[in-house]
Amino acid sequence: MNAIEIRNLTKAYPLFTVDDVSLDVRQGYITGLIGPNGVGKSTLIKMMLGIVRPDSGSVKILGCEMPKQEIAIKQRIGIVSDDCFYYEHLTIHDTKKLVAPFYDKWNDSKFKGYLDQFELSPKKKIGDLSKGMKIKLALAVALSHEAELLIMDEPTSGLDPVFRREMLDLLADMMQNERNSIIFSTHITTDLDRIADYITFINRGKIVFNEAKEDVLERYALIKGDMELLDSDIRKEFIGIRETAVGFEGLVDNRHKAAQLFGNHAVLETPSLEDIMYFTAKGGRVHA
Ligand SMILES: Nc1ncnc2c1ncn2[C@@H]1O[C@H](COP(=O)(O)OP(=O)(O)OP(=O)(O)O)[C@@H](O)[C@H]1O
Repeated sequence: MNAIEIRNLTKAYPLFTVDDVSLDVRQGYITGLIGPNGVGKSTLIKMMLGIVRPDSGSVKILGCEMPKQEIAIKQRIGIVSDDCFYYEHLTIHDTKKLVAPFYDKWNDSKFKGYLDQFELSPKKKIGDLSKGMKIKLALAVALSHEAELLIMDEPTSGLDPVFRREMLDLLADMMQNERNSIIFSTHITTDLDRIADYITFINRGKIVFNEAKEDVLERYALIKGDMELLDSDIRKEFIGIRETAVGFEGLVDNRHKAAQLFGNHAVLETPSLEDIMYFTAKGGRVHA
C-alpha cells in the first residue's frame, strides 16, 4: 500500500503552477521531497493536508480520501512544520490540554519525556518559541500520538546541527515499526543522504523523478573532462553543465550511455543529491 496517493493535482497561482502532479509515497519508507526554493514543495504538502485547496486532482492518505475523511486521517498522522498551527498566546502546557483530547492514542508521559529531551519548558508561550522550538514542539506532538505517517515541511531548516542529528535518530527509531512512513521536504540534501529511502524531486511545479535513492544515484553520473570533448551533439546529452577555464563538469541521467560515449576520456563520478538538484535546476539556462 502507499502511504499517500496523489493524482493529477494542480494549483495555479498567478505566477506559479503546481502542474498535474501524480505521486505515490510508499508505506514503510522515508521519502525526501527535494527541490530548490520556490518550486512548489510547500504548496504540494499544504494541498496534501487540506491547507491549500487544489484546483483539481485528488489526495488519498493512508487509504482515506482528503478532504472527505480529514478528521480520521489527522488522527493517524503527524504534521511537522514551522508554520505554527497553535494559538500564540497559550503556553505549551495549555496547548497540550487543547490538542491531546483530539487524539485517541495520546500518550501524556511520552509527551512529557519529549519536552524534557527537547528542553522545552511547558510554561513557554507559543508566541515566544523560536522557529526551531516550534519544530521541536510539533515533533513532540507527532511522536506522542503514535502517528503512522509524518508529513514534514522543511523540518530541519531551523535546527542546530546537534538537534538535527537527534531528530534524524528519532525518525529512524519511528521507522522500526515497518508500517510507519515519513515524507519530508528539504533543501538540506545531506539529511537525506543519511536517512531517505526514496527521493521525490520537484522542479518548477513538476515531478522530475520519484525513485529509490539507490537507483537515482546509480542512474545519474557526474562527468568531468576537458573542453575539447564537448561539441554541440555531446552537449545535448547533459541535463546541466558547468564550464570553467580548465574543463567541464556536467550531469547526465544515463550513466551507462555516458560510459560508452566518453570511454576513458572523461571521469565518471556518482553525484550527490545536491549535484543532481543543482544541475537540474540550472540546466535549462545552460542549453538556452
Ligand atoms: N498564496 C499564494 N499566492 C500566490 N503565490 C503563491 C502562494 N503561495 C505560494 N505561492 C508561490 O508558489 C511558488 C511555490 O512556493 P512554495 O512555497 O510551494 O515553494 P517551496 O518549494 O516550498 O519553496 P521553499 O523551499 O523556498 O520553501 C512560489 O513562487 C510562491 O511565491
